[in-house]
Amino acid sequence: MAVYTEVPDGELEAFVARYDIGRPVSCKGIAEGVENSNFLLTTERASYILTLYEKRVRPEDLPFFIGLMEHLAARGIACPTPVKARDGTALGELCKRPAAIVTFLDGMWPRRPTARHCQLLGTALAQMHLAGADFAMRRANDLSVTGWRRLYEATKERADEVSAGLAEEIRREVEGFEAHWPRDLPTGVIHADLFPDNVFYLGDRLSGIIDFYFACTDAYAYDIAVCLNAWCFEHDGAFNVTKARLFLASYVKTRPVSKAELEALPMLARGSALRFLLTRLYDWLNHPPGAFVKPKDPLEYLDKLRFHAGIRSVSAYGFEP
Ligand SMILES: Nc1ncnc2c1ncn2[C@@H]1O[C@H](COP(=O)(O)OP(=O)(O)OP(=O)(O)O)[C@@H](O)[C@H]1O
Ligand SMILES: N[C@@H](CCO)C(=O)O
Repeated sequence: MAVYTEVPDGELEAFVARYDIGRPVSCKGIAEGVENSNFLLTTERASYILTLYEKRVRPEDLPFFIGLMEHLAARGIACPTPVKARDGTALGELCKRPAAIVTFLDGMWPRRPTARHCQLLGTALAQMHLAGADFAMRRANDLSVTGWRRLYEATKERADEVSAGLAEEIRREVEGFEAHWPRDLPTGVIHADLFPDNVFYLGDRLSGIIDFYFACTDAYAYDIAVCLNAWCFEHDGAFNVTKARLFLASYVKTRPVSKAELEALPMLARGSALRFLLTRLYDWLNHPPGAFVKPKDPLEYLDKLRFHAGIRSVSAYGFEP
């Protein structure tokens, strides 16, 4: 479970006392998520999410993430709003970790996303891209093509323990992307990790988007590619062209995409698959024995990478411009 840091009662009381949200009534660790320690904090007044930022989040990036959630929430995007302490700051320190309290969003993430979920997602993603267009801060995507060689170097010695020939296949992919990655597509703020467990639904409505801790400034179409991978494959590995078509069609209705963006999609989807293959592989190989968090399967993303490698045009995703 994703509680890497236990918070003693006294420290919690002192931390919450900095805010005007009432006294804590309970604070329960949340099992889901792998990156940070998350707690459902209930006070006399309401429920909140308390997050302690752990290893992969760089403290210098936190003002970007917090500022982005404030920006998007102010423009009507259903995302957590950081709660400010009485001194006006949204970031504090708890148990020697940077920490923040954000508003609680109702809804459930879909364990088995349907085509309708994908359709609603397309609209929400495009709305988020439009709402973020005037966000002034920038953050480079350090898990895009410039970061892949470093992850390859960090995993290559043991990659073949996971699958024979994997290190060599990754090396070839990294080289190919370094030479051919599209660099002049429309860019802005992207979520960069918009998996089903980061999107909540209530009935026939998308009720919230969470987990902005990989958000960065990059090609909008890369976010589309991340979603194609995370939402449009079935558990048996089959690509669901209906889901992809509905997702893409609803996205372009809200934010029209250029020809160049559509043409780049197979390459971006293949690159996004490499990104999650690499981070999962790294976590798989560096998983502390006895840790609560179960590492995710890297090979799921090797299969996705190979699928996109065979695609020449966006029409294979069911989308006819
Ligand atoms: N604002 C929120 N409202 C309601 N629930 C939330 C909120 N933020 C987080 N959660 C709950 O906490 C869980 C973990 O959150 P989150 O996905 O941000 O964690 P993480 O450790 O960054 O995980 P990962 O990057 O692996 O998705 C979510 O699945 C959800 O159950
Ligand atoms: N969404 C990521 C994990 C958190 O970033 C994955 O499924 O590999």
